[in-house]
Amino acid sequence: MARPLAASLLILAYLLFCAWTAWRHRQRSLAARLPTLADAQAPLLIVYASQTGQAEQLAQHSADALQTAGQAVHCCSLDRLDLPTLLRYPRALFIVSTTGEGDAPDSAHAFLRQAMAARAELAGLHYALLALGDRSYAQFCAFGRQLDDWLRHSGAQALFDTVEVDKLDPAALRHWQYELSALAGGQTMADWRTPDYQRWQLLTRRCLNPAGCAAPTFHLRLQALEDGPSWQAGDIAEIGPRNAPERIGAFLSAAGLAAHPDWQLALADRLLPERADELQALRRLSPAALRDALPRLPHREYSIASIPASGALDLLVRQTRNADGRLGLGSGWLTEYLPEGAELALRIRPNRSFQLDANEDRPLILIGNGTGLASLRAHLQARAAHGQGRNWLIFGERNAAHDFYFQAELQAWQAAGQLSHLDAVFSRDGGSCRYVQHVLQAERARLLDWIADGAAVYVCGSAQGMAPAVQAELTAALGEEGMDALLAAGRYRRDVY
Ligand SMILES: Cc1cc2nc3c(=O)[nH]c(=O)nc-3n(C[C@H](O)[C@H](O)[C@H](O)COP(=O)(O)O)c2cc1C
Repeated sequence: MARPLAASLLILAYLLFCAWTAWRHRQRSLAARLPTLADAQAPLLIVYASQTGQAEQLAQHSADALQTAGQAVHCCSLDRLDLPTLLRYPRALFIVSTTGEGDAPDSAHAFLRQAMAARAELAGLHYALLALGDRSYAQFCAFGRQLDDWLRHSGAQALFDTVEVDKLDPAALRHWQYELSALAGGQTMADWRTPDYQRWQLLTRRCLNPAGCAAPTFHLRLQALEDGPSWQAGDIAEIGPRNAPERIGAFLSAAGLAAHPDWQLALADRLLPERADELQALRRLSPAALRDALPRLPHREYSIASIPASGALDLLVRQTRNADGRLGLGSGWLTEYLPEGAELALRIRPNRSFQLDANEDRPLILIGNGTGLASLRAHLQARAAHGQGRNWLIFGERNAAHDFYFQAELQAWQAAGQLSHLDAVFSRDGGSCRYVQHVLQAERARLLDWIADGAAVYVCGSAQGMAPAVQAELTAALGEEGMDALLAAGRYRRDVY
């Protein structure tokens, strides 16, 4: 009796062991195939493909900046990467150049041949891409674009739109850095290269939704105090923010220094709490030496909401608050502390991928939510100035009663034939059509008509939620091939954040 029992127990133990091994194997392969964003502590992979060293150097800068912000990173050249390794990371940044006549750098060839030869299974990978190139070559950023295509078609999700860099353009690199700081949870990162700001003045500031449930949103009008700066619809204003007085006061009292105008001035545009560990050393410095010792605050970016012919540079700024309740660095400065009539530092960044083509006669479908309306309004002003009235605006916000920014102006354009269709939808007012993508769904026949007529689609606003939902709806209407064709013809443009 004892021997059959022992044998049965042995068999049972063996079966249990087999089941456990199979379960472990499945868990491991699932973990390898399905990386998740949930673990923010997971190291971020930075991959570079460089021919003459610039992409490699920028990869190193990016790695240093993210590490300083507390984000663990692993950095490697593309020739050290294979598909199984890539699959182990939930997030990856690619920094790649183009060489020859639209060719990939040598270090990319093995990956091109082995991994990129076919569509891969990359659902679950979130990526961002910095493509280096030179517009004087016929195939600008060709390898970056090829890599982006492959990642997208393999199901990987872009964390933000690809940043294409012409001849190491400092503005494009600052934009990349701006995106990195958002990726690191909005950590303050000093600019690698400080912009050459120009002197501007705040003319007026008006809250557009004083009683609404959305965060206060302001219309600011600015004017240049020096000659020169001009811009096109679609461009970005980079603002050199300053510290709020309360922030300086808190820092000075923590440092054991009496609040003094000289110190206030020295610290106005410099980094503060992040350097708290250096308080002891800073206490011995004079205001001027302190100013030199601290890096500048990073810039903040806002879409420009007007064209130069309107007589002012308009911004639409939503006031944001950090988790601790303090006002956001840039929006707090612009919406609360900067007095009307005061001076500010501003630089214009041409945003070529969101500008209109010169004298573009084609119909335009403009889609945006919240402050994304800013650059769409600039486009509408430019179109009105050129007498081009085939425009369709789809705008989304929370409440019609409070958040229909520029309502009178938009309706006047519509009445004057400058805006063929104005679809404003509001998510908190009930009804079935609550978000911009619902309009695309409800108006699919019109969408297809406009696209067949050569319309271009411009999308501006939230990168989370709105932009992917709009893209999904466009893809449902046009099919994957239709979307690829729209993209290739430069008729699908996005400026999402
Ligand atoms: C020989 C040569 C060929 C290039 N060909 C292209 C090209 O076809 N398209 C492009 O956008 N840039 C081209 N570039 C520009 C590079 O992509 C750009 O200078 C980049 O910053 C170089 O980065 P790297 O040092 O990491 O390779 C070329 C540069 C060189 C030196």
